[in-house]
Amino acid sequence: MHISDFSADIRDRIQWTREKVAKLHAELPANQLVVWTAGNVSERVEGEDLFVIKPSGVRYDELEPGKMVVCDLDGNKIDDDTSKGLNPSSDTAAHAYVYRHMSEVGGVVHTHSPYATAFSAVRKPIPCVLTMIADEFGGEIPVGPFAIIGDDSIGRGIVETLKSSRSPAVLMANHGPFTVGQDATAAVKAAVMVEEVAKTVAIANSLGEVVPVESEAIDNLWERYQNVYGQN
Ligand SMILES: O=C(CO)[C@@H](O)[C@H](O)COP(=O)(O)O
Repeated sequence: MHISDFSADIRDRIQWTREKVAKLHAELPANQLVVWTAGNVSERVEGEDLFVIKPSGVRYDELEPGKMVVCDLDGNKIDDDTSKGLNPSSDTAAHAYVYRHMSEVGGVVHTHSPYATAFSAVRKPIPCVLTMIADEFGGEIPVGPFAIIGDDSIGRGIVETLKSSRSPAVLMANHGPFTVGQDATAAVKAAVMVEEVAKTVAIANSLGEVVPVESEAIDNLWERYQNVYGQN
């Protein structure tokens, strides 16, 4: 299907999503979550079986809306008016798998942020030892299985792990963090937060034995942060 076959309303939603996803990519280097072309952000096109993701291996300062690739939920690039040679991210199949199996997810992010990725390298979850971890992640941040890049193995590992957790972040073994959210902004926020808490916990580990937050307190903190914190 060519992009011009969609109604004007859907084309508008695709365009807004492209603009948003392009802009959000700038948050990854700005928050020191990626180097060079590592990492990726995607977002569902609201109400459609489509999502927008960055092209593979393109420098962050070149990621303008017109270069954002539009894919169906099988991870196939549609005829989206980008050049034929502009391939979607190498993690497209993983993002597509998440969208197919987690209907509540509207955004997915992957980074190689150094502290979170260090936990991936040693395959250790980030324990819930800070109120910030309870707030955002609702418990420990889990480790997912080792999975090869390119097919839906990573997606299966993300979904398997996150289905049994409140965490919007999973540390894929020997790879790095993948985060999800109701939209791409929420997934980017989770990517920023996972790096921040990974750094603090790594420092804490060098000072002594970390102390877990009690499970009742974790529930209270999570409930408050998810439902009361901020502006309504
Ligand atoms: O983890 C990997 C590859 O090792 C990727 O996530 C890269 O970090 C970004 O790839 P593209 O999105 O540019 O294809």
